[in-house]
Formats: sequence, C-alpha cells, structure tokens
Amino acid sequence: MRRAHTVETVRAAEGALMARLPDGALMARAAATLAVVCARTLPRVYGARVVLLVGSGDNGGDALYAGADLARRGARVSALLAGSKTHEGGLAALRAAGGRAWRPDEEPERADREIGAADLVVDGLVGIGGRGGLRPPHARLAVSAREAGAPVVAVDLPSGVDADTGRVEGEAVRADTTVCFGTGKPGLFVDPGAGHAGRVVLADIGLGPDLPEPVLEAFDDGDVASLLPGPGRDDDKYRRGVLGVAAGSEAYPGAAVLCTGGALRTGTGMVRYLGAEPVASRVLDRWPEAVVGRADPGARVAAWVIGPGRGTDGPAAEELRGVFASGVPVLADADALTLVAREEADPSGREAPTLLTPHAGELARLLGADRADVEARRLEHVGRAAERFGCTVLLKGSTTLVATPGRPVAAATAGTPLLATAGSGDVLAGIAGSLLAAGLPAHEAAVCAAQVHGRAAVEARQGAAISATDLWDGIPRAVAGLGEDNDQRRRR
Ligand SMILES: NC(=O)C1=CN([C@@H]2O[C@H](COP(=O)(O)OP(=O)(O)OC[C@H]3O[C@@H](n4cnc5c(N)ncnc54)[C@H](O)[C@@H]3O)[C@@H](O)[C@H]2O)[C@@H](O)CC1
Ligand SMILES: Nc1ncnc2c1ncn2[C@@H]1O[C@H](COP(=O)(O)OP(=O)(O)O)[C@@H](O)[C@H]1O
Ligand SMILES: [K+]
Repeated sequence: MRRAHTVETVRAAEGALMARLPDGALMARAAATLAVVCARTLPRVYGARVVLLVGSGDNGGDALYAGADLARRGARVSALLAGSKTHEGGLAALRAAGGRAWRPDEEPERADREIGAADLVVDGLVGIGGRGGLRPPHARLAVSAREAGAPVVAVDLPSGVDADTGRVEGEAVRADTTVCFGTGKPGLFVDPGAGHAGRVVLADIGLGPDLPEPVLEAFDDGDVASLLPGPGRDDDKYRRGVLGVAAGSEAYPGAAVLCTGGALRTGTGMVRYLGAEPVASRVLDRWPEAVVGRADPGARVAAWVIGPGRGTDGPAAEELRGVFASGVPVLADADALTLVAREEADPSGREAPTLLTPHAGELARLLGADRADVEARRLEHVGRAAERFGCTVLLKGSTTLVATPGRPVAAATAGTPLLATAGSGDVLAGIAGSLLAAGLPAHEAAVCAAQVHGRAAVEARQGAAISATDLWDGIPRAVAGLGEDNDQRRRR
C-alpha cells in the first residue's frame, strides 16, 4: 500500500531528519534516485539529450544534481533556469560535470526547440513548495514539455499539481514517471493530479521513522487481493453472506438486474432480491439463482444494498428508513442518496457498517456544495461527507476515494474511463454489497469493490469499450487476476 502525507507533515518530518544529517545529505539521496530513474528511462545515457526544467527552489536543486550525475555519464544536459534564483550548489555541480544552463525567458522559442529535440525532460520547476497555478515562464515550459515527444520525469510531483489536493489550476506538467521523495503526496493519487503523474516511483530517503499516520493510502491489486474473502472450506451459503438487494423499479428495472449480477459474480452466498413485479421476474429471468420476494426491510439478510433505480417517492423513503433501522450493514446508492440529501432518511445514527456511494453530483447535494468544487477538491469533500454522516463514503469518478472517520482516505488505483458507462455504478453497488455481506468492514469493502470494478472493466473485453453488463464476466476474471498477481509477488 502506498502512503501519502500532506506537505506540512512532510516538511516536519524532513526537518527532523535533516537535523540529524549533514547538510545536503537529503537532497543528495533524492537526486541519486532521481538520476537512476532518469537513466533507466533512456535507451542509453551516453550522448542522450536531457533537458532540465529548473525552478527557483530545492525541487530545481534535485533536478540539477541528478542532471550533473547524467552529464558525468556522458549525457548532453541543458538546464533551463526558469526561476528568479537558482539552487547554487546544484548549478555548480551541473556546470562542473559539463552541463549547460541558461535562462529560457530570454529566448522562449529556443527553449521550445530544445525541449522538442530532447530525449528526456526532467521537471524540476516546483515541488511541494508550489502555490497556485504555474506562473508564465514555468507554464510555457510545461506546455512545451507536454507537446514534445520525449518522456517526462517529474521531480517529487508534476509541477502545477497541488500536492495536498491534486488540484490543477491552469497549466501543469504531464509526466510519464514521477519520482517522489520520502512518501507519496495525496495529489499523486487524486485526480486531476493523478492523471498528470504517470507511474509513481517512491524514492526512500529515510523519512519513514519521522512520518506519522498518512492522510491517504493508495490500494493496489496486491493490497486488495489480501483483503478479499475467499470461500472457506466449511462455508455454506449463509456463512458466505446473504445480500438483500432493494434496487430497481418499474421505471428502472435494469438497476435491479445489474446490481444482482454484480453481487452474484463477486461470490455472495445468496442474493435476496426484494421488490415488486414485474421487476422481480426480470431479475429471476436473468439470475435464476436469486431468491425474490416482496420488499421488506425486516427480511433476514447479512447486508443491504438499497437505492439504485429504486425511486424517491414516499414508499421508497419509508423503505430506506426501515433498512437504516435494521442492525445490519447497509450500502446506500443513487436514489437512496437523494432521499438522504432531502433529509427524508438519515444514516448518521447507525451503529452497523454504513457505506454511501455518491458520484460528485450526489456528493454535492449531500453536502449542499457545488459539483465543480467537489470535483476539484475530491479529497476534502469525501472526508467532509464521512464526518457529516458518521460513516464510510465512497466517492465515484475518475479517482475513487473512500473516507471513514478517523482513518486515512483510501484511493483505488484501478480506475479506468471504460467505467464511464450507464449502469456501471449499479454493478459496483452489487460488488460492494456482496463484500459487506461477507463481513468486510465498510472501508475495506468499498476500496476492494472499486479496485475489482476497475479491473473488471479492463478484463471484460481486453481493454475495449464495455457496457455495464460486460462487467459481470469481468468480475471473476478480475478477482482471479488479483490473486495471481499476489501469488507472483509472494514468490518474487
Ligand atoms: N526539504 C527537504 O529536505 C528536501 C526537499 N526536496 C525537494 O525540495 C522540494 C521543495 O523545495 P522548496 O521548498 O524549495 O520548494 P519548491 O522547489 O517546490 O518551490 C518553491 C519555489 O517555487 C516558486 N513557486 C511556487 N509556486 C510557483 C508557481 N505556481 N509558479 C512558479 N513558481 C512557483 C517559489 O517562489 C519558490 O521559489 C521538494 O518538492 C523536493 O523536490 C528533496 O531534495 C528532498 C529533501
Ligand atoms: N472517467 C472515469 N474514470 C474512471 N472511472 C469512472 C469514470 N467515470 C465514471 N467512473 C466510474 O463509473 C461508475 C459510474 O457510476 P455512476 O455514476 O453511479 O453511474 P450509473 O448510475 O450510470 O451506474 C463509478 O464506479 C465511477 O467511479
Ligand atoms: K516537479
């Protein structure tokens, strides 16, 4: 699991570590790893044209020292000094190693040409000291780097991405690889920042012992594989968990079928579909293994999924209140969230695990916030919703985030835009509901479901476009694949 800390925490930890180390030792560690990653990115270092984008702070210093290392190995290194000042030690090291340095604001076209002809661009414009959108010389360099064909390695984080939130105001560097120092920064795992970071490589500079709990944990396949419950030898269908599904309505019968399929394919012991005709027959036609019955919040189930396509009328609100009053885990999605936003039902007093799964628009309504603000500052808003409702909240979208009061926010890393298709959220509800019924805590059920969902989207048609029903076949393959990756990792 990759961990991320806020800038404030990183600065405090760096300060504590630096006090125990000789001057410059930390930057030397950072630059050494950066140089190794840069060298690996090039087919060959000798003769390669490397352009360093250098800002006025220590982020530029890292780039200069790494550039010096590459220059000593025969690379032709040119540093574009964009800041009002430049890290002196780094600049001296680069020059001593035979690298060149000049100011791009005096000859912007020449800078564009040099970046365009580079074999590698190293982004050392700003790191954790960046504030707001990139200023003009920096912004222009970020655009040229994006338009150039060369791979871009970002130092600590892509310049222009807010380290704590992932927010991007104006231009930002788009990296192929980001080498981050000491710990991840939340902005590397939360969109839009995550979409600019490329592959994230963590360079250990010895910060570990000085770091407190992270604010964010990025879950990958291996983390999820170790959490997923498999069927035990002496399990029966009840022990694996019976999931009650209160989804779908005459107007939206598909939600019932999609959600039930998501749960069954994740390996739930039994789905008890609760709803009226003709929807119940539609569910049974597609999933004869489901047990159907009349809507009844008192039904004996291990967990509930409620809301997808269910409607927001009086009976739907009454049903939701009844389900919230039950003592079992509940996942509330879609129409159920609308009812919560309208204060017709309230999950906040529940003691059993509770999971709300809004997209940005639904979260905005739940908090009385603006949708664009939610999308720009996803981490902050998902955390606020978890506090407000005293439960776990999964925020859907290009990065799926899961917040639970008192815990680091979890980010699922398997997201793919293939999922942006109608009904895929209904399948997610089924996957997560199945994991709740199997006994996973809401936080783990949510992040595991998001990871399986993302992976299923890719597995379903080998990366080609899917519709929501394709996810059904993708789920078992995704789960099997997660396990295989974990086995391979263990053998390595
Ligand atoms: N503190 C430490 O112990 C270590 C820090 N390291 C590096 O140091 C970085 C932090 O260095 P700094 O604190 O000097 O800060 P940065 O180098 O990230 O940025 C600060 C500089 O950028 C300018 N700036 C800020 N926002 C800007 C914007 N939007 N447009 C243009 N210019 C902008 C500021 O005026 C300031 O001069 C880390 O990200 C990491 O790369 C590493 O060397 C590891 C050790
Ligand atoms: N651009 C994207 N990248 C990755 N995942 C996405 C993207 N857009 C949507 N998703 C995912 O697709 C699903 C859509 O769910 P939802 O918004 O409830 O749609 P629906 O109601 O049509 O099922 C969510 O799991 C969400 O995280
Ligand atoms: K950077």
